[in-house]
Amino acid sequence: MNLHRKPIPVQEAVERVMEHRKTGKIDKVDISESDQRILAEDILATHPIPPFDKSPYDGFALRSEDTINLSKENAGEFVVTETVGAGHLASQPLKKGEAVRIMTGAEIPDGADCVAMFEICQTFEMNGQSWMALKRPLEKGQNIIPKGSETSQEQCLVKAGTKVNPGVMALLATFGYSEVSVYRKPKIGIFATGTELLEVSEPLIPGKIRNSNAYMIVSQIERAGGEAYYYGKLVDDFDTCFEAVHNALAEVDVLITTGGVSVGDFDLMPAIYEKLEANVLFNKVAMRPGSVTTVAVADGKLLFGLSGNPSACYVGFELFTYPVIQSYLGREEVYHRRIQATLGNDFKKPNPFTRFVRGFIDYEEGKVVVKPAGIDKSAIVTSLALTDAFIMLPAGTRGFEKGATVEALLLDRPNGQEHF
Ligand SMILES: Nc1nc2c(c(=O)[nH]1)N[C@H]1C(S)=C(S)[C@@H](COP(=O)(O)OP(=O)(O)OC[C@H]3O[C@@H](n4cnc5c(N)ncnc54)[C@H](O)[C@@H]3O)O[C@H]1N2
Ligand code: MOO
Ligand SMILES: [Mg+2]
Repeated sequence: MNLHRKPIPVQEAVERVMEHRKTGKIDKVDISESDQRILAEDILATHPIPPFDKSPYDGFALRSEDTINLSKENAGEFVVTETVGAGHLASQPLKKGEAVRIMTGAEIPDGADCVAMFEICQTFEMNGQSWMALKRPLEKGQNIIPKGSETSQEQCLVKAGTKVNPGVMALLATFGYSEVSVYRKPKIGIFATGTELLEVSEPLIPGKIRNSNAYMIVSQIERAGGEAYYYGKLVDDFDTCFEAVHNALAEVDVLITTGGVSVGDFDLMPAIYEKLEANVLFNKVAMRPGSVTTVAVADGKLLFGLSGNPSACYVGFELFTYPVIQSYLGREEVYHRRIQATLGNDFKKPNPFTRFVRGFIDYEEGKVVVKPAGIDKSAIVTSLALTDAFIMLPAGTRGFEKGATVEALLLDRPNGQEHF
């Protein structure tokens, strides 16, 4: 066992991993299956919107030139020739002195060039005929949404690599994308290693703990857009672990293990990489937590050896595995968004390594504030529940004070509390 590992900078570690990035295959899925998936094709307008001149109001379509001199004292009277609801067309072109009752969303009849809302029109019956009186002039084009005014045909509205959200869904439906090209989710296998691990359903017994990492990682994979495949937990036995890892590698795009990557007697991952003849990209990163994070490549597949300590495991995934998943998904921006924010609490402890403090975003007096989510140690699990950002504190000899400008990585967008 080599106890002396050389830590490499976080950025270099990320670069080494990303040299092995891949882009996933493309699948055609039914529109109803496409929500939250990543588009593998540009979404083009297959027709103009609106596809015809349409009425934005319930009212009367007429000719503006028939309204030129109208006023309170000089009302114009129009013969109402027919009623056109949305989805129907006028049966004939509109002529001088005529009006068509038209509903919101209906196509403007030929011959008409404006719409008067019901609220400014009076209707009456005369000689068995419907009439409408109007006391003000209308301009050509008034209250008409012209064909193509929202978008012309062929315009690219959403680029490949974008996640389908409710608005994208509306566009897919609008333009007839009953099938959508999306990137296939990378299949990410997970093993939790550790003889101390209990199933979630088991009662606590002396010396043992429940396996939280596996469930946490499944959730992180799904949040990142990957397909998680949890293989179960493994006791710290070399042959068992080797077989399991070796077999699983053949079935997945990427394999994650948690635990057993440090220098303990039962930390078996280093020996497993050796027997797999894997190319170990690094086994020590100059960061806290997660310094023991190890990434290797075996049979052309990335193997993430995340720490057993929950906070270290969580951070290792978001820094190294997350961008790989984004690459599989054809995303242009593969890293967590980095912002500048105000530190909401003192963080006085100096760091020999870059520190990724588990924190959350808040807003105070018009500023984006980041606050630590709880105890900031590698072995801690409780602070992760509140975490939606990492506060990045560079290595140095001094701590950081409340009010300092720091960088933060956004893991998840927070909701608001107030309603309108
Ligand atoms: N002599 C040294 N000891 C340690 C070093 C070192 O450099 N020299 N590094 C420390 C650091 S830093 C970390 S982080 C841990 C990493 O340990 P491993 O990745 O080998 O993980 P384990 O030893 O298997 O477990 C560590 C810890 O995490 C708990 N654990 C493991 N799996 C799970 C799980 N699925 N769910 C919840 N908790 C889990 C486990 O019980 C241990 O308490 O090593 C330090 N030691
Ligand atoms: O890998 Mo350890 O998390 O640096 O604490
Ligand atoms: Mg260990």
